[in-house]
Amino acid sequence: MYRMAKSIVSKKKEGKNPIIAEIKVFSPKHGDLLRGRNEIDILRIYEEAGVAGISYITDKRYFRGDFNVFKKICASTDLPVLRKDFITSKEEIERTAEAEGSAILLIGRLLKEKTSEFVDYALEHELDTLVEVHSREEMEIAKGTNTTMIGINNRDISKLERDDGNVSLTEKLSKYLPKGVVSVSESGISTLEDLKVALKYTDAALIGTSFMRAEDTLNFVKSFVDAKLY
Ligand SMILES: O=C(O)c1ccccc1NCC(=O)[C@H](O)[C@H](O)COP(=O)(O)O
Repeated sequence: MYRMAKSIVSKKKEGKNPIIAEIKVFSPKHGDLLRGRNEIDILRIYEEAGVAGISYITDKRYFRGDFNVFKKICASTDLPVLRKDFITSKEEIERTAEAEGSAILLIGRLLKEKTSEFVDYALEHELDTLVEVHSREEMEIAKGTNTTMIGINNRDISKLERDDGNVSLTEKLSKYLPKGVVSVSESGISTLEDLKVALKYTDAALIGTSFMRAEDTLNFVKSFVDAKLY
């Protein structure tokens, strides 16, 4: 376990809800999410709200991310930062570690039989690995690796966010999660009711769009971190 997984575990011990908050600049469905703010402004709000970690998408094509912004975020915070992208080369793992990222997304559906090798390579670079699953088959791929974290993506990434995502997928797939791995429910979480379901079945929730679209971001995010769900 490295920094991201440890931060989730310690938030839980503190009695706070472990949230990975995404600095998301663009959504294929909703368009621009920054609305004139910059990424570091959002980072400071997330820090103040007490989140467990930060996520940033570096993919340019669909999500308008920028690797230099990722580097800047990593250099500007003590929180662990997850890099989300469609990683298919080991050089990208090296770049993520060099940028002082703390965790990297690895998609089993994309990497297939190479998933395990990529996980081990990232772990050698002291990165937590978030292996993402959206089906039972993908869960089996993830379980065949040494990953420190498994993410259940409530959306089907191949639909590029044209689907709304349903947290009921977390409930459905969580029964196949292995012991000893930090689990995350990702995407489509926009209400405290969604969060309640997500955290009933996994250790942490990864949230982007609803935080970025909130009118009062600080109080909205805080309400997720501090909510007494049970
Ligand atoms: O999840 C992926 O496979 C992925 C890979 C590369 C770029 C983006 C990807 N997914 C989108 C997201 O990461 C979501 O923005 C994130 O899970 C937050 O979801 P939401 O709260 O619904 O914005």
